[in-house]
This record gives sequence, C-alpha cells and structure tokens, in this order.
Amino acid sequence: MSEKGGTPIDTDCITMTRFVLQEQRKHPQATGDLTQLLNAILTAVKAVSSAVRKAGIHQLYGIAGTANVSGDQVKKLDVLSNDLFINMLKSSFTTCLLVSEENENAIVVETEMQGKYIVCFDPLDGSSNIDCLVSIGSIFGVYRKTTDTPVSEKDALQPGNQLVVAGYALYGSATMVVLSFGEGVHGFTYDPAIGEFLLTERNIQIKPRGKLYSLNEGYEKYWDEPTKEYVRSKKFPASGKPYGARYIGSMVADVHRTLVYGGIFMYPATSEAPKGKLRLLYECNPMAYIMEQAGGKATDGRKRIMDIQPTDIHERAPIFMGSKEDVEEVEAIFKKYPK
Ligand SMILES: O=P(O)(O)OC[C@H]1O[C@](O)(COP(=O)(O)O)[C@@H](O)[C@@H]1O
Ligand SMILES: [Mg+2]
Ligand SMILES: [Mg+2]
Repeated sequence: MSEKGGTPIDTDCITMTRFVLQEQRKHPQATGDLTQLLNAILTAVKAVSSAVRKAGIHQLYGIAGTANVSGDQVKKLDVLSNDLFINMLKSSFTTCLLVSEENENAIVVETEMQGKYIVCFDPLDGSSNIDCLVSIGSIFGVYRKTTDTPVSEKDALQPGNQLVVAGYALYGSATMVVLSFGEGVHGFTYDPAIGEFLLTERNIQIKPRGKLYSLNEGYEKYWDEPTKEYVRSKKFPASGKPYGARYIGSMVADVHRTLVYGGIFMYPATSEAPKGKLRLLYECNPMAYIMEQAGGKATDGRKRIMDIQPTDIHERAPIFMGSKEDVEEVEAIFKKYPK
C-alpha cells in the first residue's frame, strides 16, 4: 500500500513490446522484422478484443452481422477479426503469405509489401460461442519462407517443427496473449487502462499429470476404439478417483485451461470426420508448439502433431494434447490397436 492508500503501481512491469525487444537483443543478427510482425498481431488482437467486449451491443457500434442503427450493413465478428489480421499483417511489411481459416486460398501479399514471414492464423476461434458470451480466441503460427522462388501457397505447407513463433489470444474474463519463440512459454495480460500487454506469467510449465479430461462427449458414438478405451479409463479407473470433465467448445479456452490446470484436451477422429475437426496449420500446430514448449505433448494418437507434413492448407488432424503423462497414456492405448 502507498502512504495515501490504494495499490501502488509497479513501475518495473514488462510490456510485451519491451519483452520482445529484449528477446531480439539476444540475436544480434536480427533485423527487427519479427518484432514488427508481433506488433502487428498485437494490434489486431487489441482491436478484436475491443470488438469482443462490445458483443451484444455490436449493432449499436456497427460491427454485428446485420444492419446498424443507421441502417448500414455491418460486419460479423469473425469477418471483422479476419479483416483486421490481414490488414495489420500486410501493412507490417514483414509477411509474404497469409493462411487464414476464413479464406479458401492462401493470400499472397502484394510484392511491394512483402517480407520473409508466412503467418497461418485462426482469427476468431470458438465463433459458435460468440452469441452466448463464452470465451473465444485467436491463434497464430509464424514460419519463414524457405525457398527463393516467387511465393505460392506451397510455401505454407511446412510442418509445425519449423515454427518460428506461435501463440494465441484468449478473450476471456481478461484478454491474454500466450506465446513462445521456442525458448519457453510466456503469458501477457492486457491492461485496457494503458493499452498494453504486461508480462504476468514467465516460463509457463504444464503439470506432468492433470485431473481433467476435455472433449466433446456427445460424439462418443462416433469415436474410434482407442479414444473410447482411454476416456473409459478416466471415467472408471481401476484405482483412484475418476478425472473431472470440462469442455467449453472453444479450442483456445479449452487448451488454455489445460495448460494452466494440467490434464488433456482431445478432438479425436470420428466415423463422421476421420481426420477430426481441428485444422493442422492454424489450430493444431500453434497450440502443439505452445504445449511442447511448456513441457507437455501433442499427438494425433500415433504421430507427433508437429511432425505431420501438411499437403493442404486447410487439412485437419485428430489431436490429443496436454500433460506429458496423460498424453503418453493415450499413445500407449493407440499402440494396442493396429492402424
Ligand atoms: O462443437 P465441436 O464439434 O465440439 O467443436 C468445437 C471446436 O470447434 C472450434 O470451434 C473450431 O473453431 P472455429 O470457431 O475457429 O471454427 C474449436 O474452437 C473447438 O475446439
Ligand atoms: Mg478455430
Ligand atoms: Mg475460427
């Protein structure tokens, strides 16, 4: 408490910009492009966060899916988020190719604005939760262009093990960005009063084992046998207490909870969707990168998620991710079932 009462302001708080610049300093050959790129993502996240916080009164501000009070046609939140990401990333002059969940084809950045990075992103994840005000997010993964040929969609078909930076924004009870440059996972909470993301969690580590499992139980009828066996083993353990179940239906929120509390998040293959639902490039890979950097694991049951070579920008993969020991149990069960 200060002499006059009230909470003293920490004058040594680390903003994300300061943190990223400190990281940049560790690499004397760095051009500053990655810092610029992250700033662009942060600006998009701040704008999306501001729009999300106005959910429910969108039409008054002209950002819902219908006409606003003046009768103008206005944008839906997922379309708005996509436009913001594309606009900010292009105008950072650091990207050459953008892959978005919302665009069928990869977007080649205009030649005069091109830089060396490729960004794959889900501008608004969990969009079915928008109307009921449940947590949603944005996901991003950044790669380098590795060829000398003119940029094309093929340049984005890199496995997750080539990621340079990945992370997500969670628009929850607070807005938070969690990211990794490949040297640990760090969490930044947005302070709307000063318009900055502040470092609130350094070196996040996931517990080696949790007590929670997370997947859409409604589809049990369609699950493959290994998933059925694994979930049964958590609900009816041979000894000890059953795991608790949690499922929000927003990947970012479900994975963030898994990161913070431990346990396992799953979106398995089903008879209806043999490759699962979640997209490899802009959902599975960035989240797998964060999980592994935090000491956890991510697999499709048989293979490390980040070692899958993509053949299509929108391809899907089944995913099991979270605490190391929990994911290893899933892997052991899959080994019992021939492919
Ligand atoms: O409703 P389901 O089948 O459980 O799917 C939920 C999953 O779908 C998603 O909403 C897909 O994301 P989008 O909202 O970006 O399409 C994930 O966030 C979530 O994990
Ligand atoms: Mg999504
Ligand atoms: Mg989405």
